[in-house]
Amino acid sequence: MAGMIHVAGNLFLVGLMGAGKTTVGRTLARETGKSFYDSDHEIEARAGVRVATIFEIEGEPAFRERERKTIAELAERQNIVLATGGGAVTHPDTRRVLAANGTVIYLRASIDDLLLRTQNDKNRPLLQTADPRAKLESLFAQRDPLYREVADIIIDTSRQNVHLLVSRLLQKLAHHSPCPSTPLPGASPHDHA
Ligand SMILES: Nc1ncnc2c1ncn2[C@@H]1O[C@H](COP(=O)(O)OP(=O)(O)OP(=O)(O)O)[C@@H](O)[C@H]1O
Ligand SMILES: O=C(O)C1=C[C@@H](O)[C@@H](O)[C@H](O)C1
Ligand SMILES: [Mg+2]
Repeated sequence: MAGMIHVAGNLFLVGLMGAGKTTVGRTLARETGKSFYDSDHEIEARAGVRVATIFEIEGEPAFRERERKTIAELAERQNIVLATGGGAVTHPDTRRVLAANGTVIYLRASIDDLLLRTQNDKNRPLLQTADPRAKLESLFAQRDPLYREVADIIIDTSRQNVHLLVSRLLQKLAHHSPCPSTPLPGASPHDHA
């Protein structure tokens, strides 16, 4: 396709609910010619019900287990963009799988923006509470260190339309050289220079 931008490998998007993982992920996939997946949508397709229903019937721990398995399978594919669920990084196995199989991008946004972007959508069970702002603040406090731990690239999404954001992201990706985290046994230091 004309004008397609070459970026090597898998791209994994992490961040809180409303950060834009699904929206940005779709555009990023289109512009890089990669296949797009969304772990929440994949879990829903496999279960045949919405995420909110899985939370209601099976509870959050069972959802997390479905999420862990789904992401482990998706991450084995080649040349994909994967939007992960907002809580996926809470599982240490998932953090390892993401770090080992692609470039991880943390989409960061202010609590005000996250609130605005999630307020009309009822399919986020964790935000169906009397005080969604307090919930987002506590999730941010718990998860910001985990998103940072796993991220290769951190990008602020506040007050940016999705197209501008994706162009900035593509620039950052062009400057980011994917580098295996562990050298192969016996490799000389120059092999990874
Ligand atoms: N940079 C942005 N500027 C303005 N609006 C945005 C931006 N990114 C996303 N949005 C809007 O915010 C809403 C939530 O975005 P999206 O569903 O992509 O978030 P998400 O990170 O996938 O959330 P979840 O973890 O709940 O799946 C959507 O309506 C989307 O159009
Ligand atoms: O932040 C979270 O814990 C969640 C985010 C969504 O993507 C869904 O995976 C689900 O609503 C839970
Ligand atoms: Mg999403």
